[in-house]
Amino acid sequence: MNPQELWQRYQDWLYFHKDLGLYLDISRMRFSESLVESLKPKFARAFKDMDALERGGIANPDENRMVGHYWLRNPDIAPLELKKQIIENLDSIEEFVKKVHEGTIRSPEAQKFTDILSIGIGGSALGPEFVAEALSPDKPPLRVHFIDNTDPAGIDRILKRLHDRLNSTLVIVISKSGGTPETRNAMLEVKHAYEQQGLNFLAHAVAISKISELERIEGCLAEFPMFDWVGGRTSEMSSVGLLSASLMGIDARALLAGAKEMDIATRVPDLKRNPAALLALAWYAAGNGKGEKDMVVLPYKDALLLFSRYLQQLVMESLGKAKDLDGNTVHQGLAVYGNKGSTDQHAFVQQLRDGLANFFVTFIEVLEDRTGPSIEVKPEVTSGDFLSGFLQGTRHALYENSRDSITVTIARVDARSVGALIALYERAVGLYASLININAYHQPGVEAGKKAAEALLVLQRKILTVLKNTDQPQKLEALAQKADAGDRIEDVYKILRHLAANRRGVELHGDLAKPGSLTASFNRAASG
Ligand SMILES: O=P(O)(O)OC[C@H]1O[C@](O)(CO)[C@@H](O)[C@@H]1O
Repeated sequence: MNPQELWQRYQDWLYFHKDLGLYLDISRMRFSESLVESLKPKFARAFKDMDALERGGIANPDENRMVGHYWLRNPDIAPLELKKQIIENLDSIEEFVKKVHEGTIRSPEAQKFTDILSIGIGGSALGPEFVAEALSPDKPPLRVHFIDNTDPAGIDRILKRLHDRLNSTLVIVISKSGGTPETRNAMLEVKHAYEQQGLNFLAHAVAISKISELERIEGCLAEFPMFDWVGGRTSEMSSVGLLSASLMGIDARALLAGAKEMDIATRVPDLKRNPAALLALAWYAAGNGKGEKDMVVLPYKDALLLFSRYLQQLVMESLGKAKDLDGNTVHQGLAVYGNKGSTDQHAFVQQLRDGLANFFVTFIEVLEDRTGPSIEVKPEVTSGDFLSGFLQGTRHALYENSRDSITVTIARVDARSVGALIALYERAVGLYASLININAYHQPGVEAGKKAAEALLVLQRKILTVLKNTDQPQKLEALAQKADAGDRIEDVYKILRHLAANRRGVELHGDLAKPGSLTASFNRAASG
């Protein structure tokens, strides 16, 4: 297309939400009118599916669950029995936050809580992390820290940082299931750190969980529910996201208001007037409805750095499915990665421009450069003009080379626009899932990795028992046999190597470059 035609296509497909100041431009995605025509029946069904979901239908058939994250920002549309719960929960979060800020709720050792340590993983971490990075004030009433893994060194790093302030740190333990090992481990490690300092962990802890299932946290400072009908990856507007955000001084009501406005906009059953439907169309067109192209998310704003990581879970855990709703094997998905512009122009954008054309870009543009004035870094040019120029330049350069892009533009990064962005993508994922006929709200695949890990830990215990009861160094094959794992010698080797590296009493003898020749023994003196 020539520049005039492109300008026309830009205007034809531009979506603008006046109150939110949000633009969506899909003009640089190469789809035809005939594709749009052919997708109309699918969109009609997607709008109907979404309507049924919002009315409380069982939108997650495998788990027999309702899907109600839209109700969190507009309790009036929730089933009557849930409306009260949502309102009361928000009120109790606000009351708790007010008391923490005033110092009415405080730790036994300090006048006020100074820090938050948020423990959770996946949907119980990514939203709060993204929102904290995007919106935390420069001087928040409480500074936030996250542990979102079972990495001992990672846990130590955070605990060292907090060492002198552990007594004024509020620990929020977040787990919908209450049984996620990483979260449980991190909680026990943090509890241990409190005990090492002679502090009562429970007097510093808040639980967001099905409490009864989260071990050893009964009797904590406060408990907030994680509703069964809110999925982890869409839980930012529940207790999961709102508690830490409010404690940090972020306007949670504005976050909810932005999401609510976006929900209204994305409820419109008309493709061209519905920004989430336009996104779903663009994704469908890019990857033939099969995710054949990856989504590269590039916010040109440092505060939005974690948006791509947040979207990675929302999109990939929702859409990456083996079966469709009719039981056919489809292996669907949509890969998401990204970081930020213009930083990435000095990193992976080279490949985007000239290399493998297996992606489309989503630029996130923010119109307001900063709140204060800007100096000129060249005559009539500011740093922000450069940033804007880099975004436009990259968009042109990619398009020239047949690389497509979407641009989402917001006026500024604030609680309202971040709420709107989250809601926009939540809905786009839901609509796209309907287009490709999959269940976006379950995650059967993640269980496989968890089960395999559990099996390895069972094997580890067996190996240790065998080794502790043998005097002679054992060949790996023999050890595997004795541990009832004759066909898992590689697993046995990996377990031994890890134990040997961590002062757990295991010693490996022989040439490390030839794992098959090694023998292993247990030396009590080498443990601990
Ligand atoms: O909140 P939970 O139950 O600890 O789960 C954390 C995350 O783990 C997953 O279940 C995947 O394992 C995600 O869907 C979820 O967000």
